[in-house]
Amino acid sequence: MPHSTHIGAAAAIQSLNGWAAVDGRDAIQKTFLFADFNAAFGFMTQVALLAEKMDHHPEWSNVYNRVVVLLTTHDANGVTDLDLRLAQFMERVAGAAVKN
Ligand SMILES: C[C@H](O)[C@H](O)[C@H]1CNC2=NC(N)=NC(=O)C2=N1
Repeated sequence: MPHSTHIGAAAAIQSLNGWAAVDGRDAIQKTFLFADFNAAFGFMTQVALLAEKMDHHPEWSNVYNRVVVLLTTHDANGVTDLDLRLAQFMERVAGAAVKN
């Protein structure tokens, strides 16, 4: 298990853009909307490479141009610095591709 520091959903949300709390779980979620499937899957591919390097993986799903992401650290039962780092990377990668 990678070392992580617990932050909590509320604090993480404050330092991010467009992320929301999740009912009944210390987790954060966001829906990314892209121009098309190609852009959505390109985003997922870039994030997947970092996630694997970090050994820290999102819970996510994709339908066409939409990617729904939930971040939490299973080993810590809550939101940690690892989730914050992954969320910040997602923001950077999604960039101007996000429509909403
Ligand atoms: C054994 C391996 O390090 C763990 O299972 C990793 C893999 N990816 C993970 N991803 C997330 N989001 N939380 C974890 O606790 C986690 N643990």
